[in-house]
Amino acid sequence: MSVQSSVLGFPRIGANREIKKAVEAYWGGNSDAEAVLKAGKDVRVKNWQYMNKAGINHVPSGDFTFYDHVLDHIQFLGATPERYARHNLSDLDTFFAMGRGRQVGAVDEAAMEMKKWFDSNYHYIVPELSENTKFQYRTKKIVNEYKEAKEAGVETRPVLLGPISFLVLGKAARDASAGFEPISLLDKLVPVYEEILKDLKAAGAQSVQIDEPILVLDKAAPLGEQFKSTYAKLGPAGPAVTIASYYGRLDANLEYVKELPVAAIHVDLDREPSQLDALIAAVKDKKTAVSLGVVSGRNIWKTDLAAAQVFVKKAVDALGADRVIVASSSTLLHTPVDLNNEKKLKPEVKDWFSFARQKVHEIALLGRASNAQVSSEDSQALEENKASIKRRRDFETQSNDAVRQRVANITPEMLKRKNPFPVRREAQRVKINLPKFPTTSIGSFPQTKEIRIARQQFTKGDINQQQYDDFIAKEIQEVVRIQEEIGLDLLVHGEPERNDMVQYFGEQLEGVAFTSMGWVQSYGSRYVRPPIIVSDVSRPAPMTVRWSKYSQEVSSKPMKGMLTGPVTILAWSFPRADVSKEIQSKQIALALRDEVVDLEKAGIKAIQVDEPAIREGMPLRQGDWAPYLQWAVDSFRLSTSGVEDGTQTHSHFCYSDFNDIFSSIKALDADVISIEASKSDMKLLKAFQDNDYSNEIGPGVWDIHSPRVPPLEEMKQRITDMLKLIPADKLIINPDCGLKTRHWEETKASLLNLVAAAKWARENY
Ligand code: MET
Ligand SMILES: [Zn+2]
Repeated sequence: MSVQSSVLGFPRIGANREIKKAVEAYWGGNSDAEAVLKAGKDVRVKNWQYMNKAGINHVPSGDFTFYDHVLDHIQFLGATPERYARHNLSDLDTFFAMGRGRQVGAVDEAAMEMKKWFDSNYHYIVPELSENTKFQYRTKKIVNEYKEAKEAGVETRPVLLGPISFLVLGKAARDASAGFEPISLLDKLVPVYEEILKDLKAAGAQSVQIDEPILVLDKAAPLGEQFKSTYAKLGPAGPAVTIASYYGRLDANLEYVKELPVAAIHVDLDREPSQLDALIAAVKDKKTAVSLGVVSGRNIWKTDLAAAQVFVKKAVDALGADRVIVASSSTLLHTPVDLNNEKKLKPEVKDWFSFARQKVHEIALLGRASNAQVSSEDSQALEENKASIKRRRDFETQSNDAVRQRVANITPEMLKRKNPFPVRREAQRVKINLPKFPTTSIGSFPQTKEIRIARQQFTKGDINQQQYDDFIAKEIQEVVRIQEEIGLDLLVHGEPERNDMVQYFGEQLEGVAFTSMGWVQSYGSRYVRPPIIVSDVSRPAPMTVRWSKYSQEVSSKPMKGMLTGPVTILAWSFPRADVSKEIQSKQIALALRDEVVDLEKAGIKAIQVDEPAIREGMPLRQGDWAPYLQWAVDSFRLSTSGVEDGTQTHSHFCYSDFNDIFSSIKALDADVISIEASKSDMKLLKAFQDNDYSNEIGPGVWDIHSPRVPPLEEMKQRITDMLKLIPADKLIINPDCGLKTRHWEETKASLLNLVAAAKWARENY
């Protein structure tokens, strides 16, 4: 035996977004189930054959999904909630009903809850579990895909999300009794996994990959007994088990992981290279193999193969070649499919990158190189890699000195407004003069079909800059007029010119690269193209001033300028690897600081800097939170503190639970914050009170994620509840988030109710 190579998972969207096209056609009634299933098979077979041909020893199967892999597990483990199961739909339709809701005929079910997957921008569907959950080996997805690959000529290693992670990532269903913990279902769940493993073995599978990503969380520390008892059964049940952790470090959990009767342990050496030594020491006297995640599944940088070889060699020297596997650090699902699809990137920039298909070759090559089986082609590839890495390193030394200097010269004064909030508040009262319970929105208004068409025409060159600008101007005028008619107090321009709240800024910043086909799945059929930070970031020219100024010119009401914050721009981009995230965030913050000041100069009196990603960017281990929160808060303050007292700064938060970082939200010292709240209970508001929050707050009174129009009475009730915890002179009335995904009809109706509710509050409080 020799060093083996493996890929933990591959993007399932297709090189040309085939799966998005297939499922959306099906959802729209424009194709049938057969076409969807065929599209899935085509993508799977292509992926398997690609990896197989590249020489990967352990090619993954079962990781494919039409929506989300956790949702697949919910279904094939028999954990489909009754409210979906009872409609007797086909498996495919039940699956989509859970993922995205279903309103067809008599069926009217909302989607299941979606959550951010670890520290990524991928979202998974949260399993709903209770004492009544009856697991069963419901569908044969895993073994069927194994057999399908075999028929296509590829021996694969099936991938399963492990039972402990599945449960820990789940939540108590509504019918669960108080205090129910999903992990209490473990004994009921493990037998289903045993069945699956036996089935796989019967089908001929030699090995299986069981992902237990929760092993990198603090939460896993007390679960040693559960891991032991579970893997005592799963280890010998069928094919040889590789237990995989990723996105972080095992730390003390290694103590029990090393004792598990599994064939191999996978660790992420891209994120946490330091854990290699501990891992080697832990398994040295055993037979367990190590799977080394040296090729990043989370970024797009070309792997430094010589550096990776050092890790591999260390493990081979200590354990022997037959106990070492070279692998992707995690699944490659967070990376775009194929760099060769990029036709517009400058060659010298393209040279730095490696997407999923390129990473496959890196892994295979590393495997061969570790076995001294290099062909002349291979040694050429290794040399070429070395040269490319050197070119990148040389480029990295060409820093933008002005930007570097500016970051180095950040003073404590730059992180502070001129005066404390009470003083600013008086100045803002004079300058902006908003009524009590001021009403506002979060920024975007419906992105209509007309807007999308105009943008497309402009990108294609069918309309020129002037025509496009005229279109945007007209759109802004209209949005402003509607807000005035509805009676909102603090207006916005509606963001029609923005394709995406991060991409729009990235495209205007220096030091940021863009792909044309670099799609990455965010959730279901929603894919994003993250910007790539390639060098020091700066702002060559104002980015938003023109349209903000224009919108203020066409209204007598105050207009709120709208920016995406530094932490969020960074979190939703691929960061560079040679400079800390702190530095990158501060560079972006300085660019935004200039923008904020320019907006003020242009006559904008209120400026919102959105930070919806501040929570998800948190390190996975609580012990690492403090430094992150420090630079995140500093970055935000840096971007917003350049203005005069009378300019009102806003920020906005959504998508997450902010209770545990509330003191950091407070430390941002924004004059006004708006926060997603209408779905959550009053726990969040309690946090405002407990933390003695002193600035102004707008907890959302309208859940904008659904087309439903909240009735006036409901909004009044929300306001009444909020006023029990928030002083009347601090409360702002706004929706949960931006309205870009909504239609005009429900937008107008809901905003009318929102304005009426504020009026009612003014009369009653
Ligand atoms: C995900 S937060 C969105 C904030 C942005 N200003 C918008 O209204 O769309
Ligand atoms: Zn939001």
